[in-house]
Amino acid sequence: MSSSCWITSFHLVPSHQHTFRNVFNRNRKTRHYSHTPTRTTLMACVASKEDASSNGAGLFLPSQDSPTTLTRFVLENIRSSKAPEDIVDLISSIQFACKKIASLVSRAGITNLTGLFNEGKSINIQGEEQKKLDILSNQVLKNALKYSGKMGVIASEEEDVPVTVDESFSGTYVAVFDPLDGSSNLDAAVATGTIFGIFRQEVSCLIEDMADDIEPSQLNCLANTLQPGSRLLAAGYCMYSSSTMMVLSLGHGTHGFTLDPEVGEFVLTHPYMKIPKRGQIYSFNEANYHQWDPILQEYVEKLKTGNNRSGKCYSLRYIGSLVADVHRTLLYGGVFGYPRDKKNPNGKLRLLYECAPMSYLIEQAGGKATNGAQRILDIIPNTTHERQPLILGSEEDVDELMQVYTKYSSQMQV
Ligand SMILES: O=P(O)(O)OC[C@H]1O[C@](O)(COP(=O)(O)O)[C@@H](O)[C@@H]1O
Repeated sequence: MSSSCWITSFHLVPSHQHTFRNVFNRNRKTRHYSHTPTRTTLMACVASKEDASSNGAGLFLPSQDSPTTLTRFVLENIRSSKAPEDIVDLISSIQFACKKIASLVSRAGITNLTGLFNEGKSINIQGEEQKKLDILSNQVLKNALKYSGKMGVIASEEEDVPVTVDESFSGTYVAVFDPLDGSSNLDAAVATGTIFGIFRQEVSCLIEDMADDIEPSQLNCLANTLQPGSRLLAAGYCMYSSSTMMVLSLGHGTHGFTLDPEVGEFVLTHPYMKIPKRGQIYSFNEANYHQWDPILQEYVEKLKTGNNRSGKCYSLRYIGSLVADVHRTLLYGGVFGYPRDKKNPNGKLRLLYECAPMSYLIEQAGGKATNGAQRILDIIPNTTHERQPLILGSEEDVDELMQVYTKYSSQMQV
């Protein structure tokens, strides 16, 4: 094969012929192939390059050989002092737990891990029947965080009250999490996820003026978990779906990592995710339509009819798993919401470990998140399992809804 089949730069992964085609087209000026290159052509190319380079070391495939793993990403952030040193241990323990939960979820049907825990007799503080995997994923995350040696307090959807990590392992960070969000969809193999947030422990161990019936340590835990989302050091979710994805922010943008099952590592695939300024998808549980404020009904009607600022008719997408609905909104734009309604006057989603971490990620990606009156990240929780209405998504979509709400509330005051 003559030297003319040189190509300046490319990713050469046999199954990614289309990648070759893109690179090939881009470099058309360097070569004038007229048909889709076959694997043989590619390997012939490689062979000739190797001979030419006569170093015998073979072609260096940059993207394959030095992928940016999640750990490397976190270490680089620490090196460039964009994150505190301890964050690497915290994120390492969380990524280990998520890999474990991903495997438990993907094999749930085979390992009899579908269905309710304790025949449905186990109810969490929110009155929800706990699934077997709610309990298991909660334990997996708690253990992983405990052994990071950095954790002081843990608050979970599946724990009635925040818990301290025992002395020998305790540190100065607070983790809040929903170990398996959307678990009501699990048995139908619909996407689920883990949501987490990391705060620094703010108050010292004992509080002087203790309330009579609360243990000092409990009061301390409580105080440390009731922090506004604006104080998050890191937040993220791991989605268990057709691929397992971790989306994370350490306060410098939102980044997506895909779990490569071949090497068992989260690899950076979506650096600096930016939510589109405006989308064309709305995502609400419309079964609650008749329970909504008339203002929201009017807004959604306008999205459907195209009688909105974009003049476009929106599509409806609703999976009923917060992680999956937010992930799609982050990538495609538009607006997702679980608003207040007559049934749920404070909405359904929990501020501390659902609304706040998701709002942090959306804002870091250029979007907005509100409860209809206030920026979610400014709200100071009163209780660990407090619920808040949540509307998040593309800046222009959330702005348009906020203007409708403001107009409405000013009319109500007249
Ligand atoms: O079925 P509904 O009322 O639309 O609620 C769906 C919402 O409830 C949730 O399933 C609640 O989460 P949990 O499964 O963690 O309790 C969210 O994932 C989802 O956004």
